[in-house]
Amino acid sequence: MEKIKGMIVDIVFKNEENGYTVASLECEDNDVTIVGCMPTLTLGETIEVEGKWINHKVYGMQFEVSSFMPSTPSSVDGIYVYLSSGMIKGIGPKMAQKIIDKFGVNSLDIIQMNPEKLTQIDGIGTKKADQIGKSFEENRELRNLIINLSKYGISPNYCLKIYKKYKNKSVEIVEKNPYKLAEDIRGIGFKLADNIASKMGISPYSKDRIGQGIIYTLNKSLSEGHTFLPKSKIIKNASSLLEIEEEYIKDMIMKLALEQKIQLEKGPIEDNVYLIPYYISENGVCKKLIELSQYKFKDIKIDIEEEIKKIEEEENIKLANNQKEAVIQAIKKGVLVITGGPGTGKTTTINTIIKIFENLKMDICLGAPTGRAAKRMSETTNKEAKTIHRLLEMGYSSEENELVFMKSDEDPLDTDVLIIDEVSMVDVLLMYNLLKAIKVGTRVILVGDSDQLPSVGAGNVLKDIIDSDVIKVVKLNEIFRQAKESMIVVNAHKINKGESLYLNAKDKDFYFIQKNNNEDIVKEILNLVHERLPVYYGIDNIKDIQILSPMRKGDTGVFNLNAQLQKVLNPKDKLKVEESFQKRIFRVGDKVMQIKNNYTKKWETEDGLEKGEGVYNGDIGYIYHIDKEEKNIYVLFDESKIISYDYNELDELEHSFCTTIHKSQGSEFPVIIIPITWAPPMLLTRNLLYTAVTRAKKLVVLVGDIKYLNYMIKNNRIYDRHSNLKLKLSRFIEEGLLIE
Ligand SMILES: Nc1ncnc2c1ncn2[C@@H]1O[C@H](COP(=O)(O)OP(=O)(O)OP(=O)(O)O)[C@@H](O)[C@H]1O
Repeated sequence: MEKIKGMIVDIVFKNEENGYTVASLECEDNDVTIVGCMPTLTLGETIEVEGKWINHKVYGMQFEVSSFMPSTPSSVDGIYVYLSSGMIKGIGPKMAQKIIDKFGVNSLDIIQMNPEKLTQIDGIGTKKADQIGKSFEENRELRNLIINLSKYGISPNYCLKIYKKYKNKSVEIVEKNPYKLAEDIRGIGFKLADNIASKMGISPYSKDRIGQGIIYTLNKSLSEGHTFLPKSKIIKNASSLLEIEEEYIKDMIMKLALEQKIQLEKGPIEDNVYLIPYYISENGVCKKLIELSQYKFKDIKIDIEEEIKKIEEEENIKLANNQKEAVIQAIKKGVLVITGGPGTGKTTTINTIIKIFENLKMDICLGAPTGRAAKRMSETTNKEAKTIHRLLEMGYSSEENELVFMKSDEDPLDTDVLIIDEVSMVDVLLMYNLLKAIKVGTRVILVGDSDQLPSVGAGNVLKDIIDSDVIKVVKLNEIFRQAKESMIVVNAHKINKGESLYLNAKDKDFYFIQKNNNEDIVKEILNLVHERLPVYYGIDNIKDIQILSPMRKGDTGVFNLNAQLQKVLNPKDKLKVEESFQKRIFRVGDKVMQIKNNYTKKWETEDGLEKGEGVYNGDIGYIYHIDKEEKNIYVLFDESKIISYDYNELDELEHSFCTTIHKSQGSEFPVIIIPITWAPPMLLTRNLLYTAVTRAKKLVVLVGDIKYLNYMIKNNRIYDRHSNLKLKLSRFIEEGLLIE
């Protein structure tokens, strides 16, 4: 092995995935081509490399690097190249020159040790100096991390994600338990984590590996909506994942249960295996619903019928019988579920209930699972509605930085009545946290449409409650005359009943355009969005039209449609700044969506007068400004809130000219366009179509092949979720434990 030292003067090639790099190293007497895995190389840095000379057939003599040790550049030239390379946030070529003019060879020491001194330079304030210092430090840590982890085959891209998650604890966490990566880092699945573990020398039969495989299998089943897995299923799944015999899995399940890492529960045929929080939540939801619903209220001294009549006169409506029934039960019962499809009068019923309780001088609190649903509830009730997270006063625990709710059994919500809308979106964990924070004696009214897609998270809460027959449910099933005018409402109900739809009626709001292949479907959608709909309806083609696709991949999937839609709706323009990131281009004016909840992300209005935090999964915004030097993308949400995303945070954003139907849950848009074509049968379902269609307020256009539309309407296969809430609730009846 030989060692050579020099400064990087050119990077000829770099593979971002595996870090393979070809670079030119300026040594004392001549320039040398070096090749090898050096993912962190930057122009201007001085490095010492160890390796051997090889004679390449085409490129001649090269130095093949087996290890390298970077040292920060020491000459003024080297420092300039390094600082101006764009590696450090806030420093571009001009600023690099200014820093060097001022601090010369000490520039990097100043940035590292005394960044506050940078304020002596024109154009650098305290905030910017601090940011440059931090960025330099992060850069250094990240480079060390990449060097440390590349030996396990972890690509620089993943190192960046790992660093973002664990910061300076990255190496420690990865080396202690590489399987954690599969849980925490997007894009790293169990297989990749397992590969890393094997490079670290962890045996296929090691206790850690088998345990992690089982936990991973359970975690994965949560994302499919299950709150548990039957034991035989988890044994089979984990054994095939780990490629080891089933006995090892069985033994480990027992061990994990004894260590209280998982919970076994006796089922009628076999044990069910839960992750602990889900076991606690499922039982907790059941117990608390029973307690709340069994509470005996003192008689309220009003004539309910009379009160309803008064409100009917004030509002000039006549409630249908089951709307009245809902109002009466809301007063009598501790828990009431009101369910019904679009246009069946849920909102009108909620408003009547609110009025009655207000007349009784009772406190009422309104909530919904997402920001958008809460906003809509505020608009339709004229009363403040909060997200469930805000109702529960969400915060972070100081040590673990984990989400915690301030409101709970020890400090419950202080209200007489709580009404929650869009309950179909509430998963078992959130429902448990919500119910925990409600004191017995509060009236709880849960409103939702059980035919919508179930919650993204685990459980089938609303449907299980309804099907259990334990909690009072009022189903609204009459479509009111006004709502019947809308083919969107009428067809939504037809979809639900599996009937053929009314299509293309003149001057109505529900159209189908037959196209026989994907290419034509895409062309038609682009044409509709770009030309026909804006001209005919006078609408804004980016803001008012939402394309919804059942899938992400394929010609008519979200990825391709977004790329095509960007070309027509927000094309390349000299006046619009843009930035490319691997396969994506972000451009000022693009419609984007936040794709995970980020409770701490700060926002402020343009004038800086209002500030706050939180941006949520499914929120749609528009790129407002891109700052290439600062490496930030600014997105405008809700027409006023501006949020800045560091380039490193862009995995939280996706283009959203087109989104998946799943992501559209709980939102409404004036115009919806849906491509209808072949997809795996599990995606072509009735409730997916129903959810998509009911997102539209003014117009639905379906583009595609009628045979797949009919297939979707008929495909009522609900992919069952393993959830025991219904069974657990029904047991209270079977065992005669309920008082009528
Ligand atoms: N009892 C009633 N008599 C006449 N019209 C009614 C009655 N109840 C509701 N409506 C009307 O029916 C339409 C739908 O009612 P509402 O908005 O309450 O239903 P919804 O179930 O909340 O609908 P969506 O889910 O689509 O928002 C409204 O125009 C409303 O004014």
